[in-house]
This record gives sequence, C-alpha cells and structure tokens, in this order.
Amino acid sequence: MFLSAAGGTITTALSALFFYLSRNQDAYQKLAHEIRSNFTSSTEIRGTALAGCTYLRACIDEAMRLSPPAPGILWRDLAPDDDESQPFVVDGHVVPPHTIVGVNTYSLHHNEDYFPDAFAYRPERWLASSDFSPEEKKVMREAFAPFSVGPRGCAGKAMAYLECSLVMARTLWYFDFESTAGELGEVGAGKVGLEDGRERRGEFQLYDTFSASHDGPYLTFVARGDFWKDL
Ligand code: HEM
Repeated sequence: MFLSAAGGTITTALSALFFYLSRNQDAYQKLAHEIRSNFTSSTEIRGTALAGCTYLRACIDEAMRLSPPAPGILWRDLAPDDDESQPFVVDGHVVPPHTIVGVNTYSLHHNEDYFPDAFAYRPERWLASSDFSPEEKKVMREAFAPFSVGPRGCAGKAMAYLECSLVMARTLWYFDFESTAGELGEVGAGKVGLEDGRERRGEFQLYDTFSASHDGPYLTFVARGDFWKDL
C-alpha cells in the first residue's frame, strides 16, 4: 500500500509537471528564473529556501490540478461504528445508510464554477499576487484536493511536495528541457481522434487504474554550461 501510494502518484505528478512546463513557455521561464536567481549553488537547493519558492509550488499544484495522480472517485460510506440513528447529510442531501458516495477528483478540478479557465495551465491562480479575486482564490483552494481531505487523506503529502520540488528545482539548475522533436514528443498529450474528452493537445492524459498510469512525456535535456561537473 505504502509503495503504491508513494511511487505511482509521485511519478505521475512529476511527469505531468514536466509535461505542462515543456508546453507552457511563460511558466517555464518564470520558474527557471525563480530557481536560478534564488540559489547560488545546487547544494543550497533544499529546506526552507526550497519551500519558499512560491512559483515552484504554484507550478506543482497547477499540474496536480489538471492531471491529479489519483484522478478517480475515492468512495466513502458510514464507518461500522458511526451512529446510524442520525441522518448522514452531505451538502444538504440525506444519504441513506449503506450507500457509498464520492467525488471524482478530475471532475472537481475541472469544474468552471470553482476554477475559471479550468483546462488552462495557469500557475498564477495559486499566487497571492494573481489577478483572481480573494473569493475566487478561496473557492479554488477549497476545491483543490489531489491528496484527498480528512482523516484518510494522504499521509505522505509533505514528502510528495519535497520530492517534486527537489527534482524540478535541481533539474532546472543543471538543465534546460523541452519537448522531444517529432512523434515521441507528442506521447502523453491529447490528440484529435482519440476517445471523447482526450482531444486537448495541451492536456497530459491519465489512465485511471488503482492509481493513474500514463505515457511519456519524452523530453530533451541540455546541460547548462559546466554546472553538471558538480554532480
Ligand atoms: C503527488 C503525490 C501523491 C498524491 C497525489 C497522493 C494522493 C493520495 C490520496 C488521494 C490518498 C487518499 C486515498 C483514499 O482516500 O483512498 C492518499 C493516501 C495515502 N498516501 Fe498519498 N499521495 C502522494 C504521495 C504519497 C507519498 C510520497 C507517500 C509516502 C511516502 C504517500 C502515502 C500515503 C498513504 C500511506 C496513504 C493512506 C492514508 C490512510 O489511508 O490513512 N502518498 N494519497
């Protein structure tokens, strides 16, 4: 359980992050600038300085919003020791005993009522300084649930953010990257002619098994000067 919770989810989160950054130059340039101006050597890329990279966090959250590593429905019902003499009420609806209920995370994250411009990769929506109103930001924050919520939510959330942050920040320290030329560079992307809902080229495609699986992305990395010699 621990390995499957930690491994598949992290690889999907990182793959989605690389995919969206390779296709959104504005976000890529802002993130590369944040990493390359906040640190003076690769060994500094850790701890509170890394946690303080707000654009990096926004990029990670926006990738997990668009392509949540656990994209399906996390079913719930009353626990055996819950008091069934009291009605189980969800958002004003009485749910009869022994009924399972759940919310699909992919749908939640693409609901225009919660996320304006829901299919666009816009890390700015997570920044304090963004154009979104405080009310819009509050709604988005509350509707964002890649790790689920409550007592059965993800036990590894902090580690997940640390892993994603470290991998992306250190990659951008040592390399530039872009989508690989030709057909391989399109692996993982939506395409006209695929099944309904999979036609958006800019969207990283997920296949919901127990946790999500995916294809690609294939990227080409170019070393930045001589920095790689520290490795
Ligand atoms: C981006 C990465 C990750 C995402 C999106 C994610 C997402 C989730 C979600 C949605 C659940 C709730 C499942 C449910 O309610 O049925 C969960 C549970 C869990 N996660 Fe993660 N996870 C991630 C990384 C990790 C890592 C790195 C670890 C461990 C180091 C981990 C350990 C766990 C464990 C142990 C549970 C079960 C908690 C419980 O049932 O009490 N996860 N995760």
